[in-house]
Amino acid sequence: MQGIKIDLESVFSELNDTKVEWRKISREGLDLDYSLLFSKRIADEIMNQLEKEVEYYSGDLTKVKVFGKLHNIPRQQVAYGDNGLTYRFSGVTIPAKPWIEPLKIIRDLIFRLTKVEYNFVLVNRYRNGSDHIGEHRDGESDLDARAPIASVSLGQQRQFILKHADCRKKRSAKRDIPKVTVELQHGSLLLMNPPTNQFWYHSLPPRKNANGVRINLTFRKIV
Ligand SMILES: O=C(O)CCC(=O)C(=O)O
Ligand SMILES: [Fe+2]
Repeated sequence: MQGIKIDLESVFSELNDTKVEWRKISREGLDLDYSLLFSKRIADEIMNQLEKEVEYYSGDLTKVKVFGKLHNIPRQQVAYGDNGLTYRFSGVTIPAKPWIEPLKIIRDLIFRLTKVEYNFVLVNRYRNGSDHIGEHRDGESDLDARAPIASVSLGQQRQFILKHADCRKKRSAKRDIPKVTVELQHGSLLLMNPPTNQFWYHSLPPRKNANGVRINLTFRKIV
């Protein structure tokens, strides 16, 4: 079948700002905005196009360093961004590839909603329900602390779990702050606003019964 090209104008016209409905999720030190931004039709088109055009890292860039040892990451990953940008993640430095059209389109659309000029996007691809990302905060030192991280989800719906730094581990919990679970739907946008990343850890745990492919894009502003 001939691939469907995403037409920027048609995406924008379906998304005149007044129609975007946000759900605010707030807790102590946590501030999220969630929206089911794309219709199924548009989300399917974006997903198809990303599946064709995104080229994931191979070799050493598929590994992370944990306590000095390299491990395979349990998902596929690649970064795109402005010329020369790199991003440090779990002991490896990730060079950004030059922007490709579908990622530029989404970047520009999110700019219209947030007025943030994102210069970098990390693409994570979860091949099945076993692929996951462990509890972490996003590397504050390289990131503009005032800009939200904008997370676009496509494909298999998965649970995104946030835990406050004071009660990550049950045994050593200093306080009793319930975790927050967000269902990340196909075509959704989640804004993680400051100071969320300072106080809350997030993860996407394995889900054996959610076995389809999922692509996540986290747009970031690197300084
Ligand atoms: O896949 C997701 O929804 C989250 C990815 C993430 O947390 C990250 O790349 O830092
Ligand atoms: Fe993250």
